[in-house]
Order: sequence, then structure tokens, then C-alpha cells
Amino acid sequence: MRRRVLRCRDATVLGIEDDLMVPEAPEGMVVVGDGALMAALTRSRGARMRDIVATIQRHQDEAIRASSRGVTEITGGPGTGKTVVALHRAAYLLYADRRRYESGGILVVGPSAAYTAYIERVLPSLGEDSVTLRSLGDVVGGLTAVRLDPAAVAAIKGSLRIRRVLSRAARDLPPAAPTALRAMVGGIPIRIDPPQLHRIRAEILRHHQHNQGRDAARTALAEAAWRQVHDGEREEFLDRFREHRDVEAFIKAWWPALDPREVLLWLADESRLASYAQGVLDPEQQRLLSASLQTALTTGTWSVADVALIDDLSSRLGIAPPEPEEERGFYEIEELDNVGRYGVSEVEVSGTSAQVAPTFQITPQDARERLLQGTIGERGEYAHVLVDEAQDLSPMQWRMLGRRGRTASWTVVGDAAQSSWDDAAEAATARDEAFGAKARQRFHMDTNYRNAREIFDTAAELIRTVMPDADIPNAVRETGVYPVRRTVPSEALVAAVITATRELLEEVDGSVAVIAPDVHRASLAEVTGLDDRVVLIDPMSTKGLEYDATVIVDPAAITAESAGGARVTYVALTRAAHRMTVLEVAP
Ligand SMILES: Nc1ncnc2c1ncn2[C@@H]1O[C@H](COP(=O)(O)OP(=O)(O)OP(=O)(O)O)[C@@H](O)[C@H]1O
Repeated sequence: MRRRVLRCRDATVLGIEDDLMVPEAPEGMVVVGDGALMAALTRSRGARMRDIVATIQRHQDEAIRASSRGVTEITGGPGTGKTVVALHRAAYLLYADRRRYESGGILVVGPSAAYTAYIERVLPSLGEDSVTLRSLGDVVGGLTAVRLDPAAVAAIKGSLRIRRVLSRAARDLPPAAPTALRAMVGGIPIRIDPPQLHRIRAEILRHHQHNQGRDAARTALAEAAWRQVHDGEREEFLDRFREHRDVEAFIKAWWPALDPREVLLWLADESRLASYAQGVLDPEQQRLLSASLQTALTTGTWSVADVALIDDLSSRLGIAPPEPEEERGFYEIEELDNVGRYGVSEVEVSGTSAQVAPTFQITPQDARERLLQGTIGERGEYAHVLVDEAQDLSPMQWRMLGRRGRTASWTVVGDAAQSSWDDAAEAATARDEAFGAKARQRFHMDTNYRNAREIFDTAAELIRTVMPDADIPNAVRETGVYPVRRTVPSEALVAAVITATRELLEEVDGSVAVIAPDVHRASLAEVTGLDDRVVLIDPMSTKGLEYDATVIVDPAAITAESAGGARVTYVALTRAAHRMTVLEVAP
């Protein structure tokens, strides 16, 4: 009913704190103050999140130890301990039902690689290292993406409409595929023309995923050929057709195993994309989408939003059965003569020379190899899926997680006021679909343990103007030190950032983050040279993180360039524990 924490140095007891585990102290029980909590909150923040075992509060403990069934939703404003509570819950589930959760697995998903790096010590510090920790960019085994798309592109890729585009792509012929079959089988000319091939293809795709359909395709072609011939022994003809070298070559080219990443890259081609996106995306959206995949092809990197699309395509295409050893490689198709027979020349796929070259110098071929290196692993399912910063998931990302938690229980943590996803209703529908009919229990956190009250007041003032019903927590810690606000002309911005950062380095022992919008970040690179406690970071990547002090650069520009608008600025304004300087740019 009461957890008593003794803080000691050697044999000397420095302090005693009690955490009450029941709503009211039973008569006669003495409960010793909350000084330990305040001491913990006042401490300097390190580069990694710490566990809070020593000072867990009662309402937090309730959420941590809630029933493992169904969906547990934990909401609360910034700094209310949602993340630490969720991580302690993962540890608790493993403790309470180790057999189920260790064998079934717990997947913890956070918004970014910076976030996973920040929290990765918490679970091991609680004695758990059997949890799979992933950022949204590496949920799909074999892929790692950290690049963020511009807001307009992320909106296109995240919305469920994109599924129609992907579905058309997944059913289309690969770019190099032959469009007609010509072969001499047993001295008889066989000819299957484009419309018939098209019908055969459509019919097979009604019953099979592409990558599982090749045998059916071979059989259907043989039947179509037999209908042309209708002479001699049927089985003998079918066998001869199926084993025919030219037919086999044709099938490999017409029905190759498709890698979902390859199919996504087809969208870089504007005319292909136009045919898939007709009636779904307007011309400007098509241009943005194909340009974004061209960016992948020039940088050799996927964006975080691409990963959910690759996962969607992967579930449409299915996993290809492994090719026999000698079939590895890819095939170049060339028309050998006017009669139109297809010949095949095999080209060795060179080894993985993909770990090369910095992105800015990469050749198109290297970029392509990087994008396609390794194989996409089979999708694992988990016994529990824990999602932090859930308000940011796009509908497509909810589907991606839903595929991994069909029979799982869930813990879902978020705060709508910090959302960077614009269409909350569409995301809510996709989330409900991922959860299915599972029962839900809700916990609400209302105390902000991170921000000094003076800092949080500044943030709360902003969010109230754009979102009057925002979930505003109560910041418990007062310091008497108010955030500094300065307005500077744009040409003086860099100098002002350097000055502010220097001041904060003097005032705090730990980390100082300069949170700057895209428009200013390149010009601010030198601040990281001031001290290795300084990080320069974009607002979106600060989700879930915290620092001793922050410099918020040009909040108006942060609002202007994010899909979440002022909600993203609110995230930036709630990252500092102890000190904050806000630098506005004079109009
Ligand atoms: N009971 C506690 N004892 C000590 N520290 C705590 C306690 N609860 C929360 N904290 C601290 O408060 C800070 C904020 O917690 P956390 O990051 O989990 O909040 P959050 O609700 O996930 O925030 P956000 O939504 O802004 O990302 C962390 O430094 C965390 O360690």
C-alpha cells in the first residue's frame, strides 16, 4: 500500500520518501513527503531518459499495472510521464506474464530514431531487454528510414487514399515486361497477344498475391496455348509448353518476383504514376509524390512515410517463394528477331557494394542498390504493441502497426494537442481498425513533471489560442525563472542564437537544444561547435525528448512549415525542463 524509498550514502540515510499505492492512507499510516519526487524533477536531464522507479506516483502506478487485456490508452499533456509510464508498463507486463509476452514479444514504437536512442536505456535499467524497440522508420524488418518528407508529401503518403494508387501499381506489369508471348512449341507457333495476357493476369490476381501467382500464371498460359493448338495429346503439350525454355524466360520477365520497394519506385515515373493516380490525386499531388520518389532515387534513402507504403505493397504482393539458386540474378529481355521470340541473357547481380559513398555524391546505381539492399523480412506479429506519440501516426502507419498486432493487446500513448498529423478523424478511424473490437481502458495523466511552471505557461498560452480544448496539465515545479523572449532582425538571428546558447550553457549543467525550423537550420550549424552539450534539431524530431534548456528559433516559421502548425511549436516549447529562450524574427 505504501512504497518507502530510502536514499542512502554508505551507512547514512539521507532521506525517506513514501509513495502511496492506494487512494487514501489507512488510518494511522504515516506517509513521508514528496521531496524525492521534487529532487528527481529538479535534477539535470541527461542524454538518456531514466527510469522513475524510486518516485512513481500512485496514478502512474495504476496505469502501469492495469490489466494487460485489450487496449490501454494513456493520454495527458506534455511532460506528464506518459512515456516513462508506458515503458514501466512494458516491464510490468513481462514481469506479470513473462511466458506470454516473452514468447509473443512486445513491440515498442516511437516516432523517431532520436526518440528510440533517448529511451533505449530505460527498459534494460528495469531488467528487460527482450522488448523490440523501433522507430516508425524501421518497423519493417530490413528497412531503416530517418528522412522526413515535407508536410505536403507526408500528407499524401499518409492518407488511406494512397492505397488505391498502390493497389493499381501492385497489379501492373513491371516496366520491362514483355507484352506478348511468341514461342515455337513442338514446331507449332504459339502467340498470346496483349489483351489475352491482360485477362489472364487479372484473373490470377483475383485469386493470388502477385508473388504467389507465378505457377498459376504458367498453368493459365499453358491452357491458353492449348486452346490455340488443340491437336495431339493435351497433357503432353502442357508439359512441353511449361518446360519450354522460351516460355520459362517469358514467364520470368512477365511475372517476375516483385520487391515492394521496386514497385514503390515505379511511382517516380510521372506517366506511370499518372495512370495509377487518376481520380485519386490531382496533378500537383502527383508531381509532389513522384518528385519525392525521385529524391529517394538520388539520395539512396527512404523517407519515414515510405516505410508504411512499402509494408502495404508487401502485403499486397506477398512474399516471393525463394528462387532456386541458379535463378538468382535478373533477366534482360530483348526481341531477338522480327518473328518476336524472346531471348534471355542473364546478368550477374553484383554483390552488396551498397555501403558506399556519402549521399551527396552517390551515383544513381549506388542509390538504387542502397534502396534495395538486403531483403524485407517476414512480418512478425507481437503479443503486445506499445505506441508512443500515437497522435502522430498517419492512417497508413496505423495499418502498418495493425498488421503486427492483430491478436495483440495494446498500450497507446498520446496527446492530441501535440499532433503533427492534420486529419485527426481519418487517423482515428485507421487506429480503431487496428484495434478491432478489443476492449479499451483509459488513463489520464494531468501533472506535468518536466517543465518548470514558468516555461509551461508560455507553451500553454500558445496552444490555448489554437486549440481551446487542449489537455493542459498542471506543472508542479516552480523555479521563479521565466523564459527569455527576444525579437531580432533576421540578419542578426545567427548571432542571437549563439548568444542565447552560450547563456544557457552557463546556466544549466546538462543538454541545451537549439530547436530550429528547416529554413534556418543550415545557417545555424556552427552552434553545435560551442559545446558538446549542444544539439541542433528540427522541431518534429524533438517529439518525446527533453533537455535542460532550449532555444526556440523563429516559432512563427516552425508553425508555418509544419503540417501540425502551432501544435508542433507547442511540442518545441514543452521540451525544456529548466530554462528556455524564445527568439522571434522581426517581421
Ligand atoms: N514519477 C516520476 N518521478 C520522477 N520523474 C518523473 C516521474 N514521472 C515523470 N517524470 C519525468 O518527467 C519527464 C517527462 O516524462 P515523459 O517524457 O514520460 O512525459 P510525456 O508525457 O511522455 O511527455 P511528452 O508528451 O511531452 O513527450 C521525464 O523526465 C520523466 O522522467
